[in-house]
Amino acid sequence: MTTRMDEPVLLTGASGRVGQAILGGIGDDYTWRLFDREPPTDDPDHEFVVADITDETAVREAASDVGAIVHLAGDPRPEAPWESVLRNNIDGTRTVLDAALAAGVDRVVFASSNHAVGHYETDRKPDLYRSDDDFRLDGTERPRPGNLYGVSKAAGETLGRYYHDEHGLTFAAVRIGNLTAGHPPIDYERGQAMWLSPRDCAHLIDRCLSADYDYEVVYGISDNDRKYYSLARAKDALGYEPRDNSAEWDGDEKLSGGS
Ligand SMILES: NC(=O)C1=CN([C@@H]2O[C@H](COP(=O)(O)OP(=O)(O)OC[C@H]3O[C@@H](n4cnc5c(N)ncnc54)[C@H](O)[C@@H]3O)[C@@H](O)[C@H]2O)C=CC1
Ligand SMILES: O=C1O[C@H](COP(=O)(O)O)[C@@H](O)[C@H](O)[C@H]1O
Repeated sequence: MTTRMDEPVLLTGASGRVGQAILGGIGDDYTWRLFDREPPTDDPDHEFVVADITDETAVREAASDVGAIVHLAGDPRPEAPWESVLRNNIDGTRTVLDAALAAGVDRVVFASSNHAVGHYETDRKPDLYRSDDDFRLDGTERPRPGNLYGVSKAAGETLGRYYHDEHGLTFAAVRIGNLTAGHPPIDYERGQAMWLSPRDCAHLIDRCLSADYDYEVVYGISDNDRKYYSLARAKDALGYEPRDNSAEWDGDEKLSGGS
């Protein structure tokens, strides 16, 4: 086992699609403390805390002796109602950042989303989904959420900015495209453009845990022929080297996100 950090990494939302992709790729490279409100279905390979991300005491205890936090837990539905994103996503992220501060944890990696910038697509689709279109978002643009879920992700990025500027926390927000079993669908141009393969996802999170940076907002997609998110910042600041491309995906379920 290659442990690149002396202390464990707290992974919230560990049982979901993204969490499983991370563990599938770099599960052996760190000591993990998994955190999810749903109990594991099988015997977990790592320490597992069953609790809700809005439970401040539980989150503080879980963060007490870790070296970094990868924060995925939240309501991932683009159509999620305000009550849910306010509680699970916005206040959940503040709870995680407060816990990091209280425990002296230096680094938080946050699962942001393409939906934080969804309205940049509005006037440009479907052209921007095509490989001959050179429009790119690079992470320096202001958020333009496409829904309340996207608002909650933009709020998470802003919370991270505040905790960085006010308290010196190292923070990376990864605007994840789409990591879903069965993706990228061949006939869905947008899905092709924003595909993130599980192994590229694990590698990108590894870079977020290992690289030297202060505050970053990067896009989390594979090196797809179709793309409207720039990978430049993830490559330059974090050393991201994606290996997959939706145009070359052959339907391999392992690459696409599992069964
Ligand atoms: N899968 C994707 O394509 C994308 C995912 N994301 C973000 O990545 C993160 C993970 O998403 P997925 O793995 O796809 O979702 P998922 O629904 O597969 O997994 C989310 C996990 O978080 C847990 N969870 C949810 N609310 C919780 C709470 N209040 N307390 C504790 N645990 C809670 C769930 O039990 C679940 O295991 C989310 O924040 C989502 O918004 C962002 C962009 C794209
Ligand atoms: O943030 C997210 O984005 C993905 C992709 O969005 P979609 O509009 O193409 O479905 C979504 O599948 C995922 O649930 C969500 O968390």
